Amino acid sequence: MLIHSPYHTKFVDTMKHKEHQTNKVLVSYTRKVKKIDPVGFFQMNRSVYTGERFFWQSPDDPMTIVGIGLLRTFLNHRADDRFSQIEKEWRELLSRAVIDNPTRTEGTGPLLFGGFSFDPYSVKEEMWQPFGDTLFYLPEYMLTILNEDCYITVNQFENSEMSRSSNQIKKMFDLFLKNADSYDVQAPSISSKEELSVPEWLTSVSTVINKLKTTDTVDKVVLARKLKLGFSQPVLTDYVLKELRVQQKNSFIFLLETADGGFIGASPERLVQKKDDLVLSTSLAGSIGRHVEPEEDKKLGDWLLKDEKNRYEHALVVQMIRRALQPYCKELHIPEEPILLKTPYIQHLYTPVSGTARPETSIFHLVGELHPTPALGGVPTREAMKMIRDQEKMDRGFYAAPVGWTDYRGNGEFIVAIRSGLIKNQEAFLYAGCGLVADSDPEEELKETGIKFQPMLKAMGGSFE
Ligand SMILES: C=C(O[C@H]1C=CC=C(C(=O)O)[C@@H]1O)C(=O)O
Ligand SMILES: [Mg+2]
Repeated sequence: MLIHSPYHTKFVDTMKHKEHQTNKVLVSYTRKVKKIDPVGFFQMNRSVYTGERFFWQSPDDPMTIVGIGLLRTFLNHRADDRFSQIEKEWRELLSRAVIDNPTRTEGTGPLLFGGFSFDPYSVKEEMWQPFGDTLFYLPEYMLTILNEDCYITVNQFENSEMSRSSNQIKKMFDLFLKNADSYDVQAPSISSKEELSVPEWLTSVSTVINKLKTTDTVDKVVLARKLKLGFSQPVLTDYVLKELRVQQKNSFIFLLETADGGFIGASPERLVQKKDDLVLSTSLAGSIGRHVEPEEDKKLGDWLLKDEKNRYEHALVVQMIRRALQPYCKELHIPEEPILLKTPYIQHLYTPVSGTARPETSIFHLVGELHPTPALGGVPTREAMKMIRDQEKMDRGFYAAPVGWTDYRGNGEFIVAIRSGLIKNQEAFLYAGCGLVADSDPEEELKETGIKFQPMLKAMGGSFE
């Protein structure tokens, strides 16, 4: 593992402290337990664990995973082979692990949660430094909820005070579970809201559209922009998380904490799910707003389903996912026509993709093949990424990048981290992008990205006019 740390935060110190334990044997103990409130679990011993937590919830609540305490952090900067690198480190650790998990449930036992930067070749902004290009957490304590069933996993490195006996670990978590009640935290109060360089962004959008119109080297480019919020006090991730869970039920809710905040969002877009050899992916691209009147809302959706520009924007994503997955799947099922996926502020063209993976295909490998899809990057990928680097004039960090989890059995799920923001003390940076094709109109795209800021803004107590 590689740590470059020009920044001396508590977070990095914590990681170094844990680092000497890398050669030790991982001991993991999982049991089914009585029902536990996931937010209560997340908030347990908050003064100790803030900055060392993660939260994951897939839509409609069938799967929730909450981790507190960092047993080990996997942090990497600028690795060309970052997807295979993390897999190698993970497998090495697991090859020496002692795992006591009588359940067959995915998402239990030793598990990594984290993600990757959007573009390891972008110029890093200071605020994204602690994330590197790969950041994964192995938690000390983890709650998994699948349907109504709850499981607790405790991970420790074997040391002189602790034997491999599961009794001892069990005692630890019995003690730990005594006070798993959620409590309310203070709502953040927004003191400033600044859309960063809108005129400059519109110029970039026009430049890209012009290029799309006049050359045949590039067909689609996704450009994003940033909104900066200031608050009168440090923002508590607990609050934003609770709001997103209530407001964005059709989306994947994720939070990866750091010492001074965290990366959080509610993404409707799965990149890949792997359960045994079943693979799911999603093409989600092409957008229109919502209307309060059901009839008008339906009209908007019907328009979107027929609109040529949006259908093209969408079709390029389907095409790329098909090409990326075909070599790794025995079967691949992709419907001919997209359907609509509606979240509270926006509706999208949506094509679900399913397949059966060939043996030896790992989830990290699939993530590496799929990222970035043209819902976040463009077509062809290389040219689009170059244009994003030249025209966007910001570092996306983990925005629009793969974020998710994998368990020790190789199951897992990654989303593309859109509708997201980085919380850093009394500031938050929200991100939103749009797929540009030759027929795009800059003002319409500005409006579309405005809508895409809404879920995070609303969860932070604001709105977008
Ligand atoms: C890049 C984003 O959305 C993508 C996902 C769905 C629809 C999109 C669109 O219609 O442009 C984008 O490709 C974002 O929300 O920041
Ligand atoms: Mg669009």
